[in-house]
Amino acid sequence: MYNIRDWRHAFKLDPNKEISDENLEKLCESGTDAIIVGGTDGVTLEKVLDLMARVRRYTVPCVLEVSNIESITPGFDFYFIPSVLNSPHSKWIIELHHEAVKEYGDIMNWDEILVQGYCILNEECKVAKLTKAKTNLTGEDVAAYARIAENMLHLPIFYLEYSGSYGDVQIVQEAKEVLDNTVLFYGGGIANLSQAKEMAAYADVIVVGNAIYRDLEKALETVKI
Ligand SMILES: CC(C)=CCC/C(C)=C/CC/C(C)=C/CC/C(C)=C/CC/C(C)=C/CC/C(C)=C/CC/C(C)=C/COP(=O)(O)OP(=O)(O)O
Ligand SMILES: O=P(O)(O)OC[C@@H](O)CO
Ligand SMILES: [Mg+2]
Repeated sequence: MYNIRDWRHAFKLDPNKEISDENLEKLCESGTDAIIVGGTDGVTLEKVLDLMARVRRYTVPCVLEVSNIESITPGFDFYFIPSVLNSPHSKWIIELHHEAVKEYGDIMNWDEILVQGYCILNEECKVAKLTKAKTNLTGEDVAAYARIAENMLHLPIFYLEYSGSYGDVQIVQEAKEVLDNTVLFYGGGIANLSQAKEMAAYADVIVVGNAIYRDLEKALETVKI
């Protein structure tokens, strides 16, 4: 499954959180379409390398969602690059990216790099605070960001991020309705199969993060969407 258009489900592992070998095996062998390695804070090269090496024991595609330049390393199948469309600060939209491409441009394999247009909607989450994202958005606002992602920026991924809280299904539906080519990712607060199914009715790919660390067995059930 090396084409994101074929994906329906991904687990997001936070390098800043502990996971046992036994639990990691369950996740990697669960039937999920990908393991995404990413988090907002405490993401170091050492922790990313450790998690990558452990996930690499399995055949599941392994993606680094880049959150800082210092922790980028070769060895992943894909690199997801967030650009926070609803941040008022160019740093999180384009500037860090410019810095990184200046450093790595000569060795970058663009076929492995997929830019994600992020729209962050939970004002309490760490990434909203970090990027000062404007989270007070209507469905119409979100659909406009989705249209920009697809038709103006031609991004492969539009990511509705409710990290830490379960989102508004109506908003996910409104975003999906305006997208034809860009793949819609939804992440946030999915803790069980029924929530996974509800979001997967509109999102192309659902991402399950925190539930892994709270109730692994319930998190594993979400692959059955
Ligand atoms: C050497 C080598 C192999 C090079 C490969 C080439 C390569 C991949 C080059 C990279 C090029 C590039 C353009 C990099 C971008 C650099 C960069 C730092 C961009 C900024 C990204 C960004 C906007 C970060 C902000 C934070 C963010 C959006 C993180 C995404 C993950 C996320 C939202 C996690 C959720 O947070 P979490 O910690 O789980 O929150 P909770 O604790 O509340 O759950
Ligand atoms: O951790 P949760 O709330 O599941 O969110 C998943 C992912 O969207 C976080 O970036
Ligand atoms: Mg998390």
